[in-house]
Amino acid sequence: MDQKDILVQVKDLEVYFYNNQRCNKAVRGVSFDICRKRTLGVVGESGCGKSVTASAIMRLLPQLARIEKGSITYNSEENGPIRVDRLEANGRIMRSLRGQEMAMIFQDPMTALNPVYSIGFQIGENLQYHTAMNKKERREKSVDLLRSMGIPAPEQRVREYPHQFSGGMRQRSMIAMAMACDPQLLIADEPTTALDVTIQAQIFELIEKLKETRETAIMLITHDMGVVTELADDVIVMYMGNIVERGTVEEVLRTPAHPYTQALLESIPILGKGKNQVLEPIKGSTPDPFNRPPGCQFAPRCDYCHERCSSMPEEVSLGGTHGVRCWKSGGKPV
Ligand SMILES: Nc1ncnc2c1ncn2[C@@H]1O[C@H](COP(=O)(O)OP(=O)(O)OP(=O)(O)O)[C@@H](O)[C@H]1O
Repeated sequence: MDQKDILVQVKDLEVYFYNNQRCNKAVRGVSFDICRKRTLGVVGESGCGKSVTASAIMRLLPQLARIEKGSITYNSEENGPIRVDRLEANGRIMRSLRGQEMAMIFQDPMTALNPVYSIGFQIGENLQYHTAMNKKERREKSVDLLRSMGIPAPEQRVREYPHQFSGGMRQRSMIAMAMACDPQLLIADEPTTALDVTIQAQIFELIEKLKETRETAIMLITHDMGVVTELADDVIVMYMGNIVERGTVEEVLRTPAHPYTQALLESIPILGKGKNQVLEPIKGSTPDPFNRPPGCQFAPRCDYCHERCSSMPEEVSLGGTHGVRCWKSGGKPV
């Protein structure tokens, strides 16, 4: 991958939550790239740090969170590289990037849509902030966006309010809002969790189309390895704040190396294997983030756990872009 293909570069990012003098190291030194025109799947169980990592990229972290170490560099086509780290948090730059160059869609569209404004007004607001379009042009663009997201009768729908839309249409409207200024990066945080399967498939199709037609880079956050298989080009597997495995989807699916990735894959049905296939849930549960085991965080649940797992190994390369942090795969001391 060429340097010019990298849109976002996350380096050694550590994000901590401070609460009642206790510290939750939610993201623990993660590094990865999001490449132009590719979908990066971020997969892992609830609480592993997927959303916090995404919020750090958008610089929309909750109040108790702090970027403790590391940096995020956004390679803007218009403004060149923009680096965000603990010391450098230029609100003005981030405000101009959000919406215009990077946008995010959430699990529950109602958290992002304002119930008292029409859908058209909310899409138009983004255009008003970032473009010189007049009111008529903004209305026309909002109608076009709704149409391109597959919303029927967009001329009428644009005047309606979120409560008049179904769940799937709200999610489509949120994608329309996010795509209003043609951002280069779309972060989709579990965008279909609240939707039924047929609507889920339609939303995924829409996201896929965005990558192809608008060349958007997509960071797709999910706890579902099946979704990653369907949609992503590259994948990072997170567990308790660490990236434990990474690679192209093909590399990771063909030869999953980390016991956690293997367990995730064993817990999803495989097409063509027949209805008698046995799905293995991952035994145990994630540790208390305020009282973590030393070393590899997966060790207490791992069948291959060994004395050396009380320290965390460095990532080892398995060829190509495939990397893993596990002693079993030849991990080296950090
Ligand atoms: N607003 C917050 N205040 C305190 N701790 C938080 C907050 N948001 C997240 N955390 C903590 O940060 C860690 C990572 O959470 P995060 O939301 O990134 O997980 P996730 O992988 O996205 O999970 P989910 O799939 O459930 O959204 C967790 O230990 C969580 O408890």
